[in-house]
Amino acid sequence: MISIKDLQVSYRLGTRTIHAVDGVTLDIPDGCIVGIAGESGCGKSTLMKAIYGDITSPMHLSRGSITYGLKSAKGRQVTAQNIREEWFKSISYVPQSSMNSLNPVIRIREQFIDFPGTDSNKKRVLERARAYMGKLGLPPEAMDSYPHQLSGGMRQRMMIGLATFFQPELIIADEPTTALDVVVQKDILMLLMELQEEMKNTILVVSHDMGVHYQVTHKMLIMYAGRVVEYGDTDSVFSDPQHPYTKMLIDSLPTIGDDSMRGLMASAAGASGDRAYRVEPKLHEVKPGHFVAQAAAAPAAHSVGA
Ligand SMILES: Nc1ncnc2c1ncn2[C@@H]1O[C@H](COP(=O)(O)OP(=O)(O)OP(=O)(O)O)[C@@H](O)[C@H]1O
Repeated sequence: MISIKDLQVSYRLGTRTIHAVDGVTLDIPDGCIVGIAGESGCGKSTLMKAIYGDITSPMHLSRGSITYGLKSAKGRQVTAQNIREEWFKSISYVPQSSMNSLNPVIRIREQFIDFPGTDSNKKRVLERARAYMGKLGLPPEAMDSYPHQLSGGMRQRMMIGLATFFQPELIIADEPTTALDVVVQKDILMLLMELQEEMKNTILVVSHDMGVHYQVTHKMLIMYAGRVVEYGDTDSVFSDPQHPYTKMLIDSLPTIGDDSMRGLMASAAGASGDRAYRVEPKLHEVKPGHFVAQAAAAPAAHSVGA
């Protein structure tokens, strides 16, 4: 389990400081897919980077803590201090536009061998990697290609392969399907779901597409202006959204008989339009496992601080 307590992550810009994540308290259980949605700039990537331990200037952790219920292969407790040593071992990150992160002038097999965590027996690593990539639906020769020789979908599959090769307990996928066509998007998401079912690890998926969240995730985290407005089981959040912002995101999805297709790719980007919400950092449990920010809590709710 990952336990986040009163987390504030900020960017220093000259004399100005932006609190991109502001007072987030959250428990993420093991073995589930958690979807993160919210409009552009609400702090999703910043929260993901903080969880991944990728905190570099001008970003800094100004308050709060993250504890990881993760152990390294050697049985050492993973902490915010040593997490970098676990990158691509017990924790992986598939960044935005990750399919463009492959070095264009180096064959994929070489990039794989140089990957952090691969053992020194290159032949053995390559054999295992080829077998694994085959399992992910990539032809054997894909490993011998240069990135530009593969389609966007194949490159993204390759990135997901690299991120999952060591069976990390936690995978963070920041908009893993952006820039892919709808059919390939579906394939990639299905792949992530299958891998999660097999590995029983935790996957955090950032997406603007509420349809993706509905199909893929077990839990939903809705963010607004650096804060969590709602968090709970996906079924509960979609069937009984509590916060007006969550309601509006879900309303943008098409319903049966809605032929306008307005929400087919329901985008959370800028979805709040002219409306602005004031979100309190404290969450209330409105029903078991379903939390909502104070301003929109039902009167009978009891405060648990998430
Ligand atoms: N390197 C940076 N320097 C300064 N400010 C930043 C930096 N990265 C992000 N921010 C600011 O932090 C806030 C949150 O950004 P973040 O990228 O986390 O949002 P996001 O929800 O992931 O957005 P998107 O959906 O567009 O990726 C925004 O106001 C953004 O401008």
